[in-house]
Amino acid sequence: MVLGGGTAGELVAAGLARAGRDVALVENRLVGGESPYFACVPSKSLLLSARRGETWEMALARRDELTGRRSDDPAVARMAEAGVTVLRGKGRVAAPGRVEVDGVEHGFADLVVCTGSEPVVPAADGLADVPLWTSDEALSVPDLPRRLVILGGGPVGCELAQVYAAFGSQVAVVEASGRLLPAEAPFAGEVLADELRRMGVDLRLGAGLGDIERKDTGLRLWLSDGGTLDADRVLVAAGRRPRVEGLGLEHLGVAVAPGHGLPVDETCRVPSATGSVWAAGDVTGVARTTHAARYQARVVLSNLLGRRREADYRAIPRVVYTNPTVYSVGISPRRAAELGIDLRTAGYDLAATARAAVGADERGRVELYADRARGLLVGAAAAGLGAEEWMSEIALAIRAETPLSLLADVVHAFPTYGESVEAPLRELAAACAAARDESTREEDP
Ligand SMILES: Cc1cc2nc3c(=O)[nH]c(=O)nc-3n(C[C@H](O)[C@H](O)[C@H](O)COP(=O)(O)OP(=O)(O)OC[C@H]3O[C@@H](n4cnc5c(N)ncnc54)[C@H](O)[C@@H]3O)c2cc1C
Ligand SMILES: NC(=O)c1ccc[n+]([C@@H]2O[C@H](COP(=O)([O-])OP(=O)(O)OC[C@H]3O[C@@H](n4cnc5c(N)ncnc54)[C@H](O)[C@@H]3O)[C@@H](O)[C@H]2O)c1
Repeated sequence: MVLGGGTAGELVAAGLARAGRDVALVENRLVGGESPYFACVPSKSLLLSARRGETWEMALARRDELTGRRSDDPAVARMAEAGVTVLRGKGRVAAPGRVEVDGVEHGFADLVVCTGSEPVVPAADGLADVPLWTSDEALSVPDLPRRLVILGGGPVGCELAQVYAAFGSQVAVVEASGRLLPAEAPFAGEVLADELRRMGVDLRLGAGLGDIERKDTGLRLWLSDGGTLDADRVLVAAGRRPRVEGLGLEHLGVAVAPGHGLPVDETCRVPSATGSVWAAGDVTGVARTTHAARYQARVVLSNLLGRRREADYRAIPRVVYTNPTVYSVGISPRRAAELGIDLRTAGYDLAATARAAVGADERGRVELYADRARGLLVGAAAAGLGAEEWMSEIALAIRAETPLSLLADVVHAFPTYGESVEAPLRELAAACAAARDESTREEDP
């Protein structure tokens, strides 16, 4: 029994059915989940249309074509072809071994929870009384608001600010932290802030929403820093939380904490008092991207088919597909500080590459982070055109724990942005070798 038919649920269900298992997939909205209809696909489509300079009408036509006009018929057909029984409706565990879908009970031996996540709406005065957009509406309706205020400057807020500003909306972003993308390396948010400001986006950093009021002329927002903003539409992009409530998991002795992911071990199994319970995707709160959902789904699939597999999250990329792209992988400086890891950082401005000169685009920077104690690359961030592609080798290096001396010996084609990692890798390799020599001398005087 797979609860939730998004990216993770579809992959687990189809894989098990193809292996000859008897599989039911419960879905209460669209088979396929968020990514193809309301998240990754429409947002990347609109960002590309903006980059190409298309009109809003052309961009909408392209978006709606790529999302299949939000019809899940092809996805349902794929499930049928794989041999999966699709049960339409909201599912919840009624008792050990029993799931109820809209009043009808079905039995199960193994349960895989893939119920995804939902947007968080901040508690602010007046917010409950005004019509709000979440990313779902922003990426599926045809409206182009004249004045749009976006609450939150994380990946969703930044991507959508760029989309709407590019097509002519007057956009303001209200971000509670002092910078955009606060979870990532500080320079990344700064590069993006420069670009959004250049496009005319009004950035209100370090400010929260105090109050909101309806006026004849639209909405008036009062911010915690004393500022005000007028808007025709407010888009909430203040984070998402795992969808764990109302699933009846307490019947299986699963510890559910609202706002937190379902706990999973390294095999993606959920500790429970009774039965075989597994989880994959946003509901685990581990990585919250489509590729991570797919990865965890493959781990569950393998374990359910009797081949033990453990997930390794050290090098899952986190990409914001703005122009320029912001790419992060592994440990961020903020996370390193939380974990008490002493990082050695080496960076390079893309402006110093020949590629930037020939492409007439000098924006961006790359930073690589090595764990001083282990002498290994553990994280990286880049802001730059195409970084989602040319930074992949760094993800591999982190995951494979490739020695810095070897990485520093890799040759990149000229002229590419990829060359930008060479100087920082040499710097880190030399520094880590020197630190190793130093500690060897101390141990062996
Ligand atoms: C605006 C936006 C842009 C994004 N862009 C990217 C991107 O470019 N790249 C990327 O990697 N990630 C991106 N993401 C993240 C990505 O969309 C998610 O990580 C991914 O969709 C998670 O897949 P999932 O299977 O865990 O959940 P979902 O796709 O949300 O699927 C969960 C499914 O479970 C169903 N469900 C829930 N509860 C029940 C129930 N009780 N009964 C029956 N069905 C139920 C839901 O209807 C839903 O269909 C983006 C997210 C947003 C919001
Ligand atoms: N390209 C991608 O892979 C991609 C794109 C978009 C989203 N996603 C996924 O979707 C998830 C959700 O993204 P998100 O950007 O909504 O969440 P987020 O948690 O990453 O960012 C939310 C931002 O809103 C701010 N915030 C919270 N409350 C606020 C308030 N009241 N006023 C002002 N600011 C406030 C936070 O400080 C934070 O910077 C992410 O974790 C990400 O993994 C992925």
